[in-house]
Parts: sequence; structure tokens; C-alpha cells
Amino acid sequence: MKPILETEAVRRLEDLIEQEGTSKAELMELAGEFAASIVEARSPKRVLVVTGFGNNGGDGWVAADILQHKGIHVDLVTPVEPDEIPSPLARHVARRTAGRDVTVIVGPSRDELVALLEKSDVVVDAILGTGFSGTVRAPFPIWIRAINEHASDVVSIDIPSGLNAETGKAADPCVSADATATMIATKIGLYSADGPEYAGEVVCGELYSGLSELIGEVDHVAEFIEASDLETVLKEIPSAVNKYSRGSVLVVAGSSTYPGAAMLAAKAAARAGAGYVSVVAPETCANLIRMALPTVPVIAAPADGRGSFGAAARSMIVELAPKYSCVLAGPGITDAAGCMQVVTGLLETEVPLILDADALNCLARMTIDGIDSMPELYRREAPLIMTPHHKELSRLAGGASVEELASAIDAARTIVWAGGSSNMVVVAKGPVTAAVGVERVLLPPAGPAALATAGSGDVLAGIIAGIVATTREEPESWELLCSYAVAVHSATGIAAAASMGPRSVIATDLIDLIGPAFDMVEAGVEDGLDVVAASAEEEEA
Ligand SMILES: NC(=O)C1=CN([C@@H]2O[C@H](COP(=O)(O)OP(=O)(O)OC[C@H]3O[C@@H](n4cnc5c(N)ncnc54)[C@H](O)[C@@H]3O)[C@@H](O)[C@H]2O)[C@@H](O)CC1
Ligand SMILES: Nc1ncnc2c1ncn2[C@@H]1O[C@H](COP(=O)(O)OP(=O)(O)O)[C@@H](O)[C@H]1O
Ligand SMILES: [K+]
Repeated sequence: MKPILETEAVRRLEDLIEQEGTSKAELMELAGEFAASIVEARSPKRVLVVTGFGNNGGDGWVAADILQHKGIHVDLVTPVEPDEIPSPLARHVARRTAGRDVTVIVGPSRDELVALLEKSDVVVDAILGTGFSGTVRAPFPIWIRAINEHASDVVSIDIPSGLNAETGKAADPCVSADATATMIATKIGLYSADGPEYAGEVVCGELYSGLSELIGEVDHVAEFIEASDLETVLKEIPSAVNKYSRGSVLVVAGSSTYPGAAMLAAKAAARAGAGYVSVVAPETCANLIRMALPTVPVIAAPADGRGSFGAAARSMIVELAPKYSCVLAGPGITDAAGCMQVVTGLLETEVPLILDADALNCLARMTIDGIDSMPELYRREAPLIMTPHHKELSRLAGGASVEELASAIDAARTIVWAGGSSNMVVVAKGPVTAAVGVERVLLPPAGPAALATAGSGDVLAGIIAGIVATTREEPESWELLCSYAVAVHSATGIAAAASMGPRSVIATDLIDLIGPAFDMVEAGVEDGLDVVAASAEEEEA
């Protein structure tokens, strides 16, 4: 796992490194060296380094010096003479570099800058780093727009200039990079909101060899999951099982308006490994679901006048629940009064519970005075997994603003920290999804935007349920198990986009790709696609 830090933690880490004997001046040399190595790998003949006033610019001056030494022609643009650079560390390296062979251009006009950009094979963006916030001040807006319009290949140092390292929100303008060479540890802003779009490929330079010993001493906002972290999460299903002991799921879902959600979730749970899946749905839509899912028993529960669960459904569902390895509740149920009854009843059972979609909206309505006003939530011993998208998460967290990954993590933490046990996980869904547990936040590999399609969340909920149901023993970590399910969902999106085209994926496509997606996760999501394609070709031949 790769830790992701907030700026404050990065600063603290730099202080700790300094205490261990590596000064900030040395770190700047190492940062410049790392950035230069990333630029050199792109084989440029001519490089333009664009610097600002702070230490991010300092990294750029060091990189310029190193690249020039390697025989590459380097031009460097600075807003002020080296002697006038306010940051002492950056001033020092700027004075040194200016005395050597790099061509230094101070405060160029827009036209001069454009001419330089057009002559260069790689442009290094060292204008603003983690010290940036607010709106971009002159002269940088003109510079950044010129870079975006005229540079062919841009490497940003630490973070694209104009991107907020905490929130990932891009200022107008913000450098749009092809690659970002980030220092010491990845910043949350590179994965949140606009970050992925502006940062391009992110490569991290650890800079300090003893980093792994120090990194545990600062707070991690999240851990990025790598393929190797998922290798041993799932155990093989033993041969001596029957359909029940293999793992069973009760899907509490559907209404007359949304019967499809129940079908998607139930089918996904079966494809994700459950040996036995039942659906309990309001009697008004049970027949429809039954016809669509020949392998799934559908139990009809009392309905209200509008085709949602009626109040009498509660006792029936609470009685059924303990017969299954886990219960998934919520897809398509609506937030009618009877559904609130059903959700409360399920919270009182001791069966592993996955709450999705309208079950979360019911919960939000019941905990309007704060999520901790519902003791049933926190008294539970059995696992509770909630899978809100940003809007549902905002409602659950009492209206907190949830717009991107960073604020989603904050909101999810307020929920699990309100008294949750290690059995509670909030899977905060979005372009990047976070599996938030009491102790840590995991970021599984994200899928493509093709996943932003109606019903895709129902499929994820089904995958989680199928995986939870087939887990024989208490997993080492529920958030890691959920991350596995998210990785499988992401892989279905990658595989579906490859076969249907990224514009045409619909949720039902994802379900039939769950099997291959497991193989992709085992092989490392990106490489996995090759494995799946190869085995498909073999089959055809
Ligand atoms: N502190 C350290 O030990 C290390 C820092 N490093 C680099 O240092 C960077 C952080 O350096 P700084 O804290 O000096 O900050 P930055 O260099 O990111 O930016 C600060 C400078 O930008 C200007 N600025 C700030 N907000 C602005 C705005 N809204 N519009 C226009 N200009 C603005 C200010 O003049 C300020 O001097 C990191 O991103 C990284 O690249 C690396 O050298 C590694 C070691
Ligand atoms: N831009 C995106 N890139 C990658 N994944 C996305 C994107 N937008 C949404 N997703 C994923 O798609 C799923 C959508 O879930 P949800 O909003 O609950 O859909 P629904 O309610 O229609 O089933 C989530 O797993 C989410 O992480
Ligand atoms: K930068």
C-alpha cells in the first residue's frame, strides 16, 4: 500500500527527515534530481523549466542544472532575478544554477514565453507546489494558459501548478500535465476532484532512503492499494461445499417503480460467488423479478399502496435474515415508511449487513439529529457496510458538503468514528472510491467513467454481498475485503469499456464480466485485461 498524505503531514515528515540528518536543502537537491530523471526518460533535446517564487521553483532550478549537465539544452523562466527570490532555499539553488550554462529568462512577455514553449520538447512546470492556495496571481495565469496551449509534453513537479494539494480542485487556470513527479509521498489532491484529470501519470520519488521507517509517524489520509495487496485477500472456495454453505445472500430490494435494481444486485451477488441468492421484494413487483431471474427464488413481502415495502414486511424480513450468510438491503426500495421499518429491523439483527442506495436514505432520515443518534448502528457486533455515493454520504453525514474524494473521506470518517467498530466500513463511491474503516482509509484501483451509468452502484453492492457471503472466516480487514470488491467492479468497467466502447456500457454489461474481472484483479487490474483478452482468444482458437 502506498500512503497518501495531506500537505501538513508532508511538512511534518520533512521535519522528521531533517531531524534524522537530511536537511531541507538536501531534500531539494534530491527532488530536483528525481524530477530531472523523469524528464530525461522522455529523451528531450530541449527543455524549458518554468519556475515560481517558492521551493517548488527551487526543485525546478536544481532539475534545470542537472539536465543541462547531461547535455540537454535547458532554458529556464523565472518571474524575478535569482537574488530576488524570496525563499532562501530556492534563492540559493537559483544563484548557483544561473552562474552555469542554463539560459535564464527573467519575466518574459507572453510572446517570448510562447516562442520558448514551442521550441521545447518537454516543459517542466515548477511554478506552484503545495504552497499554493486560492486563485492564481499574476504573472502566472498568463504563463499557465500559454503552457496549456503551446507545450507538447508537460512534467509538473510535485503537483500541477494551480491544483490544490488538499482538495484536488483546479484553479482557473491550472497546468494540465502529462506526468507529475511528486515528492516524498503522493498528495491527496492528485486523486481527488480534478486531480486525476490535471496530473496525468503520477510518479512518486521517495527521496529519502529511510522513509519507510518514518512514514508511520505521520497521519495518512489514505492508503493507495496496489495489486500485491489484493493477492491473498480471497481464499479459494473449498470443494466440499453445497450451495448454501458456499455462501448465501438475501437481497432486500426493489419496488414497483424500481424492480430492476433488485435484479441487478441479485445477479451480481451470484456472479460474485454466492451459492444461493434470494430476493425479498414487495409483492407488487415480485413476479416481475421472478420472471427476470430464473435462478433466484423471489419472496413476496407485504407492500404499501405505492408498491414499496409495507410496515408488515419488517417482521417477515427480520425472520428471514439470519438464515443467510449476509443481507444486502436497499437497491430500489424507495424511502417509504415501511422501508424505514425494514432497515431498522435489519440493523437489530446480527447478520452481516450491506446497506446501499435507499436503505441509506432511510437511515439518513432516521438520524436527522446526527448519525450517532441511532444506537442500533453502533451497538451491532456483526459487520455493517454502507455504500453511499457522494449525495447519499452527504445526507448521512448531516448535510456535510461532499463534492470530491477529500471531503468524502472526511464525511465517511465522521460516521465510522462516531462509535463504529472495526466491523463498520463506509464505501464512499465516486470517480475514486474510498473504503473507510475506523483505523484506515483504503483507495482501491478506480474504474473508468463508463461506470457512471444507472445501476452500476447496484452491481457493486451485489459484488460486495457475494464476496462477503463467501468469506469463510472473519477477514483480516473488512475495508480490505470491500476494496477487493471495488477493484472487481472497477475491472468490470475497464473490461466492459474495452468490449462495448466507453460510451456504451450499461450496468447489465458489468454483471457478465464479474468472472473475468476477478481474474483481472488477481493479475493486477491494468495488466489483467491482457490476461483476459489472451484467454478469450485461446477459447476462440
Ligand atoms: N520543504 C521541503 O523540505 C521540500 C519542499 N519541496 C518543494 O517545495 C514545494 C513547496 O514549497 P513552498 O512551500 O515554498 O511553496 P510553493 O513553491 O508551492 O509556492 C509558494 C510560493 O508561491 C507563491 N504563491 C502562493 N500562492 C500563490 C497564488 N495564489 N498565486 C500566485 N503565487 C502564489 C508565493 O509567492 C510563494 O512564495 C513542494 O511542492 C515541493 O515541490 C521539495 O523541494 C522537497 C523538500
Ligand atoms: N467518473 C467515474 N469514474 C469511475 N467510476 C465512477 C465514476 N462515476 C461513478 N463511478 C462508479 O460507479 C458507481 C455508481 O454508483 P451509484 O451512483 O450508486 O449508481 P446507481 O445508483 O445508479 O447504481 C460507483 O461504484 C462509482 O464509484
Ligand atoms: K508544480
